[in-house]
Amino acid sequence: MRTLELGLGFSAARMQAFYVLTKPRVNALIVFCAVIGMFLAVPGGLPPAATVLYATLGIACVAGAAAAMNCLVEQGIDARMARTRGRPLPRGELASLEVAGFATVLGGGGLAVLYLAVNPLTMWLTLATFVGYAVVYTLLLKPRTPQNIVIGGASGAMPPVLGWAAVTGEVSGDALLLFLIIFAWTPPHFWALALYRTADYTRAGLPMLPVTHGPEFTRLSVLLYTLILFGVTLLPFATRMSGWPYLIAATLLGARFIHYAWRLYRDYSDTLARRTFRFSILYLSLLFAALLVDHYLPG
Ligand code: HEM
Ligand SMILES: CC(C)=CCC/C(C)=C/CC/C(C)=C/COP(=O)(O)OP(=O)(O)O
Repeated sequence: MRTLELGLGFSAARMQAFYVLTKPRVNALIVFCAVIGMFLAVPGGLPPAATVLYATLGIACVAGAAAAMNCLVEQGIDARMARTRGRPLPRGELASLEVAGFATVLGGGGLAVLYLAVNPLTMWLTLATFVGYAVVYTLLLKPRTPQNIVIGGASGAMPPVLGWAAVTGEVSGDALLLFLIIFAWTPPHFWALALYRTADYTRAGLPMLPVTHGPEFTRLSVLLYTLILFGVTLLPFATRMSGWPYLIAATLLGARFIHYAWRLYRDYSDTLARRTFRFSILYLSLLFAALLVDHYLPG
């Protein structure tokens, strides 16, 4: 295919490479959870459209910048793993300096939108989330401890809190419940993948749980965190933040996730681990969709 040269070194292929750096599929779900936080923050009504628009744009830009920074810092590691060696930096499609510039402009722009068009609290919380992922998780925890994703998961769990803060200007107990759900979800989400990608992580020298503690302990950990997750997902109903429709959805989805985790524990295969990982994404998407639907159902 002929690339469209636009001058200044921009081409369709390079634009595509910058887009890939922002990990668009992961961030689509992150932004989805933030948007749901915005809607849940308003009892029985709709949040202002301009706030939703600007907050979504700002959070998406900062999340994209965080992903690009992660790709920049980890280009050496990414080159050693089969799953990530096709990324733009290891392939030499982009230079480090360009990526640093891209992340700075994207992240700075996102923060400016949040500060000017949403509110300062949301900007500061989003900045803290960026630092949590790009610095604390990527630089400090990931190369050091198998608890990296448990602690680092705190920044991945922030989006609904950011959405809530954008609309209300504060962080409430309900927003913290949404945080807890993603926080408890992250370990089974990631360790399911790490189980069938252990060779990658060993080669890259990263101390992920299956590398340091073996597959059996990791499978047990997936099962235990999935049970904790199930308990946590009951809290919105217990606190009357959500009603019966949510409870039914959370129970059905939770039962399915526990079933996956149980089978993974008892009768492991890479195929099952891959399916469990894929299900974890569907699970979180549907659970948050259920929170939203429940919020607007009459009664
Ligand atoms: C520290 C926390 C997390 C870790 C370590 C983690 C790890 C991963 C990894 C390694 C992948 C595979 C990516 C790839 O192959 O390109 C992945 C995929 C994914 N993650 Fe996570 N994740 C975390 C948090 C989250 C959060 C908070 C969300 C959303 C709320 C999320 C949503 C997704 C989605 C949607 C995918 C699938 C991407 C695709 O289909 O290409 N993750 N995650
Ligand atoms: C709103 C905002 C600033 C959000 C930032 C937080 C954020 C982007 C969390 C996503 C978590 C994520 C992409 C983990 C991938 O793990 P990894 O980096 O270990 O995966 P990899 O091996 O694929 O690079």
